[in-house]
Amino acid sequence: MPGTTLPAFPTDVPTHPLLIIDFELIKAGDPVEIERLWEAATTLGFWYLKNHGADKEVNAMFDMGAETMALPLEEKMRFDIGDEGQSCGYKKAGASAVDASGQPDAVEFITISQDDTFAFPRVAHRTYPAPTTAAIPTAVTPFIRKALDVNYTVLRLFNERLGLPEGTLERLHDLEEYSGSEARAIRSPPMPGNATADKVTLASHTDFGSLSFLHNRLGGLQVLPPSHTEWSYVKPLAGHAVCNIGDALSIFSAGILRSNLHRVVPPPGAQGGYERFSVVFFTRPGNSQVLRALVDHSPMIADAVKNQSEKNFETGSTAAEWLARRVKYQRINNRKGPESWAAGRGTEHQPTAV
Ligand SMILES: O=C(O)CCC(=O)C(=O)O
Ligand SMILES: [Fe+2]
Repeated sequence: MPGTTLPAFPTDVPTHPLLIIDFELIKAGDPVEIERLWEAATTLGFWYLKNHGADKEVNAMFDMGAETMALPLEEKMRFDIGDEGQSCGYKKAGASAVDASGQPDAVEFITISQDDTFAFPRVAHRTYPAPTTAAIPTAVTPFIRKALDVNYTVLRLFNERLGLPEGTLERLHDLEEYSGSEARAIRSPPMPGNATADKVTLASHTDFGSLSFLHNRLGGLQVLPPSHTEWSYVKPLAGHAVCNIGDALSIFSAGILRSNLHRVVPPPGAQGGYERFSVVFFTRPGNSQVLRALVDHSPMIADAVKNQSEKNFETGSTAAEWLARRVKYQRINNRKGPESWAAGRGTEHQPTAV
């Protein structure tokens, strides 16, 4: 929305403070900053990231999202993700449930596979609407390159802190292997007036992969911090990414790295009168990698498994299967009853969390 001044995030709603991590310091190997990142990753699993150097690329992704979403629905639906668990392509608002009762969501997505951007102009998995395809070389690939710099820097640090042999996490996320890694733009329509935090626009979930690099301009993202019963907003900070850990990295580390529940509700206060866009990149493991705690490679992870005997860190599922299952059973078209919702859940599965 070039030229539009958005209202400020209100001061009278509950927010959760995230640690602000400085990517410049992380890259320089600053031990204090690395310790703060580890603290954020092992307590909430969410942090702000400043000095990530991706502002220009992020803005271009917001523009790509706005241009693509402005197409007629019929045109966008030619690139629909379908009901079989594919994640890349177009997802219309209302196609997924936000809870076990099958209430529909209110967000539309355009999701571009990392593999398609690397292969471009060849097609690795699928084609996209014209404004998205046109933006692959100019916006999507440059954004992904920046996101990879951030995410692989973080993966290498976690590898070291978890006591894993050098290169273990990088091999599980080998860029030579096809994966569910993808860039996405998300839109929800203005929801003024009666917009309340009770209307969930994007279901409560943990992320499906390893690391997410998210950019918000308006509020609406909420987290349910550990041992809290109330959701809190994550206030958007200009120029700061919101980074978080997903299920795959949490399972690899036997829960040492936290994959925390979050959801999206209409932007609070006067912000509710505006359409909401967000931009995100998800790093996910290579498709064939099995999601299980890396007990054979790290005494720290082996101990974490021993100390949580009630938990199962052997999913028996590859990263590709985990992603497809989670996408598929959220779809309203696949819904048979509350058990469909349960079938799509991840590490967060707690029947009371909505
Ligand atoms: O739009 C947002 O702020 C959050 C999106 C999100 O959680 C996701 O796409 O996984
Ligand atoms: Fe998410």
